[in-house]
Amino acid sequence: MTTYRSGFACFVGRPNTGKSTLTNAIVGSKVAITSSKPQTTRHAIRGIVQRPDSQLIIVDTPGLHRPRTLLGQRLNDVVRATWSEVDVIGFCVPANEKIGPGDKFIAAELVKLSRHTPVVGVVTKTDTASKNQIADQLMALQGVMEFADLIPVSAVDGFQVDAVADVLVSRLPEGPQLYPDGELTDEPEATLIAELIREAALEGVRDELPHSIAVTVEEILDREEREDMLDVYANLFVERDSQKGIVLGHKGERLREVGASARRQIEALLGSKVYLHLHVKVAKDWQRDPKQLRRLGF
Ligand SMILES: Nc1nc2c(ncn2[C@@H]2O[C@H](COP(=O)(O)OP(=O)(O)OP(=O)(O)O)[C@@H](O)[C@H]2O)c(=O)[nH]1
Repeated sequence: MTTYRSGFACFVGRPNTGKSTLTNAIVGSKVAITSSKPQTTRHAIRGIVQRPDSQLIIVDTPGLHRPRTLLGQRLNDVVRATWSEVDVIGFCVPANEKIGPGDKFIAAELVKLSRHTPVVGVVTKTDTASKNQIADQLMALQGVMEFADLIPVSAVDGFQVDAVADVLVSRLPEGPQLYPDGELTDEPEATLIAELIREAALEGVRDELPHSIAVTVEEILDREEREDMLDVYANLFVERDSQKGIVLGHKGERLREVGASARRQIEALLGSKVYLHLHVKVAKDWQRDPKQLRRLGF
């Protein structure tokens, strides 16, 4: 009889090392938010990999970084809290970038944890490097700390995606299924919806407002006269009046496009027609104000 294993895993690494993309590839459904710019994953969103002999729950964390604002400090606290709660950690380093001080900064934290929690070295984005470069990167990574396992993967061309899941599962404790069948994420719907709107709003203006947008979902209501329609009320917060103009666009055209794009994704998520009521508000310097941060869910 095979033993059933269940538990939690997370991927850590510098921003932009492919953690969210790998999580999505393993889970096979879009639950975490990916972006070409760093530090967009603000919530520990879990994807669940359900297999006959195991249940692997992946917690996606933001990248650890040197904090400059209160939000930065909070993000690092979230990262550390997550690390100490999981059963196995995947440390992601891309195949096409030299291992640098940022990676070593993270490795120093992981060494402390590795006495209790197995750490797997993951060389990501192998599609961007030659076989030799990948081999060199695996060697270099091995020099940084001692790993429970070491594995190369590409989330883009699918190379070894299942193998990464196998390795993580092999490090989980024996235990029963923790979540019921068919459940992909235990994040409240409102959080996922807020992330989808935020992602749509950042599309095309990431360089101008990378960290200045926050989204709250105020209400999700069934429409009385129509069973197949939900009304979603959301607020999009920017830090300054000047940013409001960027988000709105000429005569509000940009905001309408953002709303349409987010609505399509929310409809796919909820399996229902959605009317999205999206309002732009200015919350002055919300990243630096503890009260505002709490209100915005940080
Ligand atoms: N070529 C290639 N690109 C990848 C791969 N995985 C991720 N990327 C790209 O790398 C960038 C960063 O990927 P993310 O998954 O957002 O990285 P992350 O580590 O979660 O980033 P943060 O949320 O900022 O910590 C995106 O532009 C991805 O498309 C891969 O396997 N191959």
